[in-house]
Amino acid sequence: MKEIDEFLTIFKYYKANKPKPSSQNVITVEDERHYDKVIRFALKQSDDARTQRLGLKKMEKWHVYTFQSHPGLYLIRNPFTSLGQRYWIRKCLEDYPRKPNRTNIDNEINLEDWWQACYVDGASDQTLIKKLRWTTLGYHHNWDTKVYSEDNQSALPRELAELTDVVALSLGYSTFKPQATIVNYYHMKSTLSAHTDHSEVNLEAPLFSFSFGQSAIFLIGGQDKSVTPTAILLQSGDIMVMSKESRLCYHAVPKILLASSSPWNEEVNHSLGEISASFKYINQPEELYSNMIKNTGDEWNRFKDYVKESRININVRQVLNESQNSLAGVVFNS
Ligand SMILES: O=C(O)CCC(=O)C(=O)O
Ligand SMILES: [Fe+2]
Repeated sequence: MKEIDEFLTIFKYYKANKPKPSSQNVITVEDERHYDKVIRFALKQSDDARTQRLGLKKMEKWHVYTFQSHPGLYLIRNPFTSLGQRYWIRKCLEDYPRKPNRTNIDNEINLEDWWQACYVDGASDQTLIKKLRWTTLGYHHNWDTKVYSEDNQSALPRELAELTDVVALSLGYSTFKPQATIVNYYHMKSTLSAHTDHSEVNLEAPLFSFSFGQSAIFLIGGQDKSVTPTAILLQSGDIMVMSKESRLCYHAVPKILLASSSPWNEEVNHSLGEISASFKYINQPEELYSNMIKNTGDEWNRFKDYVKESRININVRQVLNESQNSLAGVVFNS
């Protein structure tokens, strides 16, 4: 007997505009109506000297949640400062889509620098701006074969590796190694259909997913599509971590919603944090701070315009097993 695709039923429900779907069953972690579905989680450490330099608040201010229906799934509810959000949004637009990283646009046009090409003589090319749907960094995700390969990779940005390391350690994942990243760019009508992320050799390592800009309804179900998925609201600054039993669950984004607030546009107050912090990946931590504080006034305007009607998701994965240094000789299951 063919199993019923419960996932698709719920996906279509939230994707539809008419009738407008109810938000009653969409879990908003801080909403007390959902207190029976959500559990507060105590972090494994009190702070990390690197937090403020990376645009994060001190860990004592973080709110971390787990989900009754999904062991291994964590949501860190916006631990970023306003300037921190701006820093990461800008990285995703100005730096990460640059060559040698890959983007969906490469199949159509050969662009060294997408963001620069979007603004010629001060005018914006809205068609080109809207064209970018993904960028891959580190080991490049191959969208057709779903197989990573040793000769298909670019460097993983050091600041992104550092950020993920801080988050991983806060949850007790001390051996996590960031090796592949997909940045997804969504506009108000974009969706991402049901899938599992199973291309990595190491499926035990958690997956870290950062959201910025407009909000999303995120669906997470079970290891097959017969399981009715749970709907969770992801807002700007939220970090979702898929680990253990949740790592291989079907998930999707059926809907982008206008954010109820714009934390990236809030009052700017950001302190440098501990000067003595030692970094694992970054060689020049001073640059982090100068790049963080420059995102005000005119410098910030183009990025601010972009996120007014877009959502950016960065997801970071470990590809290799603990004992591996490369993919040489690795046979994939497909
Ligand atoms: O946009 C999201 O929140 C999810 C993205 C995702 O699942 C993926 O890139 O594999
Ligand atoms: Fe995914």
